[in-house]
Amino acid sequence: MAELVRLDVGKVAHGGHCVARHEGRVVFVRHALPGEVVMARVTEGGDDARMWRADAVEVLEASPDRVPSVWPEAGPGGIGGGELAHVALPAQRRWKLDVLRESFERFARVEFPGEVAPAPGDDARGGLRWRTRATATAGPDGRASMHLHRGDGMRPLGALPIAVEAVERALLDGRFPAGSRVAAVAPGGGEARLLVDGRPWRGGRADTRPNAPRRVRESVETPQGRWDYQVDAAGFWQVHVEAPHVLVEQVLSRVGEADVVLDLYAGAGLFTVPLASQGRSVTSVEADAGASRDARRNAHALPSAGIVHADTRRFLETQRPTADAVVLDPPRSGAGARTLAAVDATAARRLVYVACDPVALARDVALLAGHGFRLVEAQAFDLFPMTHHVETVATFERS
Ligand SMILES: C[S@@+](CC[C@H](N)C(=O)[O-])C[C@H]1O[C@@H](n2cnc3c(N)ncnc32)[C@H](O)[C@@H]1O
Repeated sequence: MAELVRLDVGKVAHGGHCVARHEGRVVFVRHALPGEVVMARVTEGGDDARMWRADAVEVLEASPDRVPSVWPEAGPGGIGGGELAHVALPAQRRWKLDVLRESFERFARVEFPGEVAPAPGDDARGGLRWRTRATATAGPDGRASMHLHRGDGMRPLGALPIAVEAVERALLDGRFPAGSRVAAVAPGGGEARLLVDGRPWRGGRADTRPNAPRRVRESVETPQGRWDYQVDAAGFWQVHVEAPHVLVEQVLSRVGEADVVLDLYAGAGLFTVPLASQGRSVTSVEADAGASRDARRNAHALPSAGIVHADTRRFLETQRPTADAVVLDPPRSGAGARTLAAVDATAARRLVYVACDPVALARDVALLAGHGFRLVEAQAFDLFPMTHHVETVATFERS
């Protein structure tokens, strides 16, 4: 296997890399930009492999979109989670738009109709200090460490500039039992709380008090209103400090006049609570027991909210609910054919799809078209600066 290769870097591809060619094979190269010429270290692939992976380690001809990395630890050979830290912020959004456009063209055969907008405040923060949650593993010396991208090794964290300062400090300053899983959570970007192997941790030791708090308080404020939540510190909550506000505003403005709404993959009720507080009848479906418990608690004062702890597809197939509108926020893999067939059976005329993966979304756009759901609007938000991830909200209507 060639160790170092000279590459003319081509267009971006899904997954945080660009495409290049070397001696007839495709090379997915990270830490590069389209149009650059780089020396790259091959990280995966042998002489017989038709596809290689590589990290750009020297830039021979730089793109005008290149900036000095804001997080060198996430650079070539480093930890994962900051693969676009060498790209100017506006170019990161163009990168994600290119991936969305290509995914839609390839898998849905329709044009992606939107843009990629920044989250409020991200330009002023330089795309940093947005993560309210982060996890690490304690190394042998007790320091919070992160896995190397596609490698076996781990490296002690020296900085975590994409996290809010409280999360970075909690992880960097703490010392934890070797091998333990450390989660830092700063609700609303404020004070940080720690969980070590899922248990509360305070003042440098396990907080063994029977009433040691496990839940954190979050609130969401949009032009349509303000809502309060409590969520398990280890449970799912949108990770960008602005994401809950941005997404709730989008969902509320897109469901239209629908009286009966199904909120599928509902988590702790981020959308259920505002939708039900507007007087709509909302059925909130979530498979994780802890998140479903949180949703029940968050919606307890809302008589028009029904909380269901179930697998989405199984619930739809067995209960056969009907609805005016469906809100769908599936995990990265998307909803898939059988679930979307079951969504079709709800007779909903409108669907609001919140997606964190462009390819999975594009595949589901194609499946939905087969059920008569036409994509009428989509808008993406850069809720994961310095990474290749992007969040998209799409509205479909039954033709
Ligand atoms: C991307 S999160 C969205 C949660 C919520 N809408 C929010 O924004 O806070 C996806 C949620 O789907 C849940 N989930 C994953 N697979 C599921 C399934 N098959 N049925 C129901 N819920 C599922 C996860 O536990 C997670 O809470």
